[in-house]
Amino acid sequence: MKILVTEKIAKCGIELLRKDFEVDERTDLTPEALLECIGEYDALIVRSATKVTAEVIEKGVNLKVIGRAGTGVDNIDVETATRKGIIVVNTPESNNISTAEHTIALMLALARNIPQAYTALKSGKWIRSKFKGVELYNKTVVILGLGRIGSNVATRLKALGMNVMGYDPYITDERFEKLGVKRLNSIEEVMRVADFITIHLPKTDETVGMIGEKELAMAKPNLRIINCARGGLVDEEVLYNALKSGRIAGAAIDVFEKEPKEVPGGADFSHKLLELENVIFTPHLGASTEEAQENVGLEIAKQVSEALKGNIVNAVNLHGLHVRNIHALSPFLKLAEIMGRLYYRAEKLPVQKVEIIYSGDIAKQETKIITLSYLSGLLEPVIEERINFVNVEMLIKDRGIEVIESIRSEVDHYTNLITVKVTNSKKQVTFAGTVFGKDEIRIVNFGGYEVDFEPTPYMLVIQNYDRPGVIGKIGTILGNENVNIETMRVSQNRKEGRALMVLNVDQEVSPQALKQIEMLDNVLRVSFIKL
Ligand SMILES: NC(=O)C1=CN([C@@H]2O[C@H](COP(=O)(O)OP(=O)(O)OC[C@H]3O[C@@H](n4cnc5c(N)ncnc54)[C@H](O)[C@@H]3O)[C@@H](O)[C@H]2O)C=CC1
Ligand SMILES: O=C(O)C(=O)COP(=O)(O)O
Repeated sequence: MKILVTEKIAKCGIELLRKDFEVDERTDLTPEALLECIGEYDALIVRSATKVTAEVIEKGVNLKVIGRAGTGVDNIDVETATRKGIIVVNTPESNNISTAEHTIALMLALARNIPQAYTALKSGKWIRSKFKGVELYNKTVVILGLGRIGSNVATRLKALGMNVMGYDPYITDERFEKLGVKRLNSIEEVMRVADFITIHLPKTDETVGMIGEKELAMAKPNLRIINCARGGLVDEEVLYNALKSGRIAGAAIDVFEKEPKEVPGGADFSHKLLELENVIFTPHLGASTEEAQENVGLEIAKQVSEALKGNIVNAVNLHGLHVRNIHALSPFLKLAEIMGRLYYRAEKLPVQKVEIIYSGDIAKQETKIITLSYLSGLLEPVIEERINFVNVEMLIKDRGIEVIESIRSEVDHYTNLITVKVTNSKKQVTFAGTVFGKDEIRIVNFGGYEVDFEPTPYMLVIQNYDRPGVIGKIGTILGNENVNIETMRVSQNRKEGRALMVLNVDQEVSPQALKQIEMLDNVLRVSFIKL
């Protein structure tokens, strides 16, 4: 398998990938060149400068994984990747300390005019009066977004004696208390109290332009803003005007709305904000430390490698899947997938609702992934595109299928049992399965009949009136076709006088033979199941 790396990542990461894969490092690719070559690759690794657009993903016909060597995935069209079943992985734990430290560095540099003073001195001018700064001590700083980086910034700013407050509606009061940060409940409140604001939000529809004209109009004149998160979270035009007119005191900016990709000798860059004396800048250096890049490079290599090998990783688009012991679950994943495939092999009507009930030991495990496995199996016979844990929920939703998952701790005969009730426009069809011992998979209910069979690659499921002679005639038809019956189980429904036969056979059964069986007296339905 082939991996394309379009931005510089640590050597240790590249070396790890090369153990199992072919790796092309092509940091010079233009967007057009990327579109031309992406079709050859199974995985793509980027940092923040490569735009992984819907077009790149469409052309990436072999892509299975997109690795973001870093945190923010706003340069990747995650929705399109998800629809295509492409796993998106990132390394959010690996560069947060570096970014928090860069934030502190920028905040101190801004407060003390260090870059401006340095530039003056470098040009031969000894100026002190112009560069009088302010202390951080006792000032109120508001952290927007108390996630990984925001909370690391909080502990560091407390050590500097600042009055630390935070705005993050998605974080619990307990977390605020633990960090010793005072909770603010609205952006208006933030603007009224802050001497400093430091931004650590993801770039989403909700956060873009979070600080705009209305907000800056409420700010104290001594406000200084630090943005080490993403360009555009503070409206750049509004910020420019507020800084130029002296409405606020200063800004330190590591990130811009439009950033170029570095080229040898440096990429050309110009921006209105660069004209102002009360703004300091770095070219997106938050994660650029030796340590962070080692961590990020190695971590992304591990994640991409695992994902390419088909193992579950903590991906951006594997929503809520945090599977601790995937190996213990693997027989259940297989069972669920097979149970999923049974429905459309036995029934024709489209599914409207799926109810999955986990009972016994399995109910104590992380069942969400088992449900996804079931749903992948369910859609597999009716969808041509790739289905996997990444896109199955989206595909199920597109088809309007309702999914209900429930858990029961009590069990009757089995230590663990997965029961699925599938509803279509006419009826509800039940299937159930279990795992004996370590990995012996059994289907124990098929369409309401209590059975006990091991799913094998070729199976014949026949529903008939429970009369003598039927089994013999079926045996003869299969014998004439040279089909060997490996095992046969019969389950009777005495009340209705019907029976269900499951035959594990050694090969495919021809449509003609299936027709002959169907035509036999007392045979109600025949399904050939190929797993
Ligand atoms: N400058 C650089 O080189 C780097 C920048 N970053 C950027 O830093 C930012 C933060 O990264 P992390 O701390 O890892 O993210 P995170 O996901 O751990 O934290 C983000 C926090 O923002 C909060 N949040 C989300 N929407 C919000 C809203 N509308 N209002 C208030 N709070 C909201 C979330 O609840 C969360 O606690 C990201 O934009 C990331 O891309 C990350 C690494 C390096
Ligand atoms: O990890 C992030 O979100 C960053 O912004 C770091 O970007 P970079 O990998 O240095 O281009």
